[in-house]
Amino acid sequence: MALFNNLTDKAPTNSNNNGTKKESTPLSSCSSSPFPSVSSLLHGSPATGSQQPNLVSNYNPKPSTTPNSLELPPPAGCIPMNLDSSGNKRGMPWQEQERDNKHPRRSADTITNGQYSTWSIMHALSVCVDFAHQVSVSGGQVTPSQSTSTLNSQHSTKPMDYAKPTHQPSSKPINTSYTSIYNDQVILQHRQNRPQLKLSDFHIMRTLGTGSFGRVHLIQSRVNARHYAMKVLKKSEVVRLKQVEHTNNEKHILESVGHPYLINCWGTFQDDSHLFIVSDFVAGGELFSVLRRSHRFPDHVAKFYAGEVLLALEYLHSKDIVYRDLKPENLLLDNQGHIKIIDFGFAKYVPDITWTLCGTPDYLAPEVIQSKGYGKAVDWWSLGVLIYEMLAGQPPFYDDDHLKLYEKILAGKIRWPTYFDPTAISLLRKLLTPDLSKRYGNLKAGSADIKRHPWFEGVDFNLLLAKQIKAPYIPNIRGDGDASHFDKYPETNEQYGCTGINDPYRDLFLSF
Ligand SMILES: Nc1ncnc2c1ncn2[C@@H]1O[C@H](COP(=O)(O)OP(=O)(O)OP(=O)(O)O)[C@@H](O)[C@H]1O
Repeated sequence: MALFNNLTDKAPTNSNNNGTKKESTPLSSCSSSPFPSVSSLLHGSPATGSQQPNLVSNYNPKPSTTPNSLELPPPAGCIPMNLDSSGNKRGMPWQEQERDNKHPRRSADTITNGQYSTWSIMHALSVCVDFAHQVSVSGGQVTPSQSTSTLNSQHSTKPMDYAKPTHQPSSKPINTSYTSIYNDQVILQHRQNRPQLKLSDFHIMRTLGTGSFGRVHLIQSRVNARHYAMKVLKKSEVVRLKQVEHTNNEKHILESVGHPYLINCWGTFQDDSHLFIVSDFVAGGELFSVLRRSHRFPDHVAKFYAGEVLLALEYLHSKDIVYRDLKPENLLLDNQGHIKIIDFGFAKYVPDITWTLCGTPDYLAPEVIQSKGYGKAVDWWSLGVLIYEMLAGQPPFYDDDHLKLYEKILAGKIRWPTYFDPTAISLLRKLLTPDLSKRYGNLKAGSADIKRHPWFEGVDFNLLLAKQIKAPYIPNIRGDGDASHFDKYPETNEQYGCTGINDPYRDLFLSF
């Protein structure tokens, strides 16, 4: 229970002025269940007073007093948001951009048994949603964009070289059979020959991040001196939070995938109290941090990241894996600025449909909220939310109150900023549709519909897959193990490595 006690470091930079974590409640301070009862969702929890229902995490709209919110320089490769495509000033410069505390880092959560179905709560609230109507109201003002930057845009001065029209729009048919353009067998075979890792192989260093279910450390190998990331999950918390199946899923899926834009897992092991997952250390930090600092991305920058995410989702879906937790917090940038998707805690092998209500509220597809059976299409909805958030700086649906947020998602009314490119709006309408028979990615042509949409015109997905397209922002990494792109977190003096004492949960995690 001391996972988050005995703090030895300063408060995390993502804390509010009370020093409390904004995005999630530390596990050690949770009461018996992290999930609200139906009545607390409806009426507010007597124990928490005026707090918002905390199905997953709360937005904290308080202004930042974060001491170092301005410390990091603007990402070298992104266009400062105060400049338009001609270099004219149009707003706050990077350096003056406060961290956006209206949209702090979000945590994911799950309700495994469906008993707190939000849809039933919606019914209890007499919120009736007419889906035929939704589609017709999901409009809004569409004004031709002032900023028409695309991959072929004029944003070609350094460091946006990747935006130069070096690649002609592909006239080749887009390959929908993922296995024919990418073969992961070499990686997977190589992985089978790896030696079993153990805790003593590593020197444990600072915390890189914390989540709902664990903590991630920077570690250094005593064998080859290289740095890695190690996710540590406390077994008793995993059990208490009913994440046993999800945690085993995470391990198995991480071990069964190999893709340029997915985190590479090196192995797992356990002691009496903890589970450990060792993966590559991805040094460039979270896309979330870059996005909040830049407020929003130009069209072509969003397109680059969206394209890489699309390729990763396409790969996962080709293996019948649904990811279920897409958000900028789970997208790290490698040394070259390319995406790595992390956190497979909710990824699941789903050849057909599944039912678990889980994910991150802003990114939940309507069919998840409704407790309908759902499938891979939820990831395409989330891609739509991600693209919107990258372009607008905020998700299409948000509310501090999660019930209201879910109402908004179900109502489907989206505001389209005037600076959105019309082709972006067109694609987003096709992703953010509750109608599964119309949602792009979920139709007969699969992800090819998204790839050949005009918003992606000019993107050669084969070059993108081969990492042949230069990233818009290349993080400044000062050597292996440089963790300066990550916020500081309070450290723990939790003891790792105890074995042979008492482990009531070993049978639950036999594969670790
Ligand atoms: N391989 C990695 N390299 C560098 N940092 C990492 C790595 N994996 C995770 N992190 C950092 O640790 C944080 C938490 O990791 P992760 O999302 O896997 O934990 P979690 O407990 O599942 O979180 P959540 O509550 O969002 O589900 C990440 O947001 C990221 O900042």
